[in-house]
Amino acid sequence: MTEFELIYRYFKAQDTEGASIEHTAIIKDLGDDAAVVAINAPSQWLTCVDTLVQGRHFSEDWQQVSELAFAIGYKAVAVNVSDIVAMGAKPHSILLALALPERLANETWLGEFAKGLFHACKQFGVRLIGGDTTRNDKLIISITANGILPVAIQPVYRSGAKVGDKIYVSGTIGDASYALNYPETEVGKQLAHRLHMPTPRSILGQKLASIGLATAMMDVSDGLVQDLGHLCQQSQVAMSLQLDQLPTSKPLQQVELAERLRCQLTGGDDYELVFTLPASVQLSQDLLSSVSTPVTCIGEVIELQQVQPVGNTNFGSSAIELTYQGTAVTEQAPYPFDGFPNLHGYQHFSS
Ligand SMILES: Nc1ncnc2c1ncn2[C@@H]1O[C@H](COP(=O)(O)OP(=O)(O)OP(=O)(O)O)[C@@H](O)[C@H]1O
Ligand SMILES: Cc1ncc(C[n+]2csc(CCOP(=O)(O)O)c2C)c(N)n1
Ligand SMILES: [Mg+2]
Repeated sequence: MTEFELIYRYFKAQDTEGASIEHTAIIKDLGDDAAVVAINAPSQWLTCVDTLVQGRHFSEDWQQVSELAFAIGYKAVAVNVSDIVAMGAKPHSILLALALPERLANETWLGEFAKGLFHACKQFGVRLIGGDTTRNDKLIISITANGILPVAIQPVYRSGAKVGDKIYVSGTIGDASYALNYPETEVGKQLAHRLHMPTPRSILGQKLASIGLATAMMDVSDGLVQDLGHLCQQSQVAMSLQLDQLPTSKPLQQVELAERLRCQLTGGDDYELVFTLPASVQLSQDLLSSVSTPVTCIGEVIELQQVQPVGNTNFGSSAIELTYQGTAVTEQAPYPFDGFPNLHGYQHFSS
């Protein structure tokens, strides 16, 4: 199979079923030097890119890479959709840059990968409009995602959290991390789908932006505390998190408390949304009509003791106070931990 046969065979023919009205703006997709999208002036165009690397974002092991072809295609789309909806926008289209090992350039692997990719595209209403294919020793998938938002709706940034706001998280957290760390356990197996095929909270993110009440929002990719640290830094606030309120899936409830909390606080890979709302807002079923994802209040925004410099990489843990059943979790009294936990989340580089 040549490079061009590969592109046309696996990525050119997209199911048009489920294409949205906004997709009519795609004038040219795969096949030319660039995709062409008509700009509808009263809309805002959002764009982001995320890369998945073999051995870093999914297993190094070729057997696993083969078995997980569908899930890898799905997850590559899902993590990008997650960033778009974390701004409150509607996902529109993606570009796929693929560095493909020769051993995967075959019908079995590419067929499954493309199936997973297009399954996610259909589920989240995005069209593949272009990309790039190269050969490499390891599999690297880089996806650029685009989203749209009417000008009348404000994107929800990380920078708007205010003292007194309540902090909410969608779904449950810690599942993906547990599945990654304990894949052979019964609980790990029950949670494997949360690691391999995360669900971006598309409807919730868009709804929160459209009702215009969320003061800040982001998705949890690197770990709750580290990611909330970014939100604190950009909003110049601190946060108090109630550990007994963290939403926990049925399988994860079986895990020993301290280990479970470590996964929930630092694990990452959850792709849940965290957001802040003024305390006066009651998150009623009415307000979140059409949203099936549960949301849970996990704490509140408090005053920052001292202004933090932008480059302070330890900001995350220092701006976030933990309480358990009303009592502060500290170095001196770390219960329910034996010792105060390391709250760093996932980092590609750390010194
Ligand atoms: N190499 C780079 N060049 C330019 N901007 C970058 C680069 N790497 C990251 N950024 C920008 O820095 C910000 C934080 O990037 P990061 O990858 O941590 O995003 P995230 O949403 O927090 O995490 P995730 O990648 O898991 O979605 C984003 O606005 C991103 O566009
Ligand atoms: C084999 C393997 N090792 C580790 C992890 C965990 N992991 C990798 S990257 C990342 C943060 C998000 O990435 P980024 O910040 O690059 O978007 C996390 C939590 C995994 N999923 N698979
Ligand atoms: Mg993000």
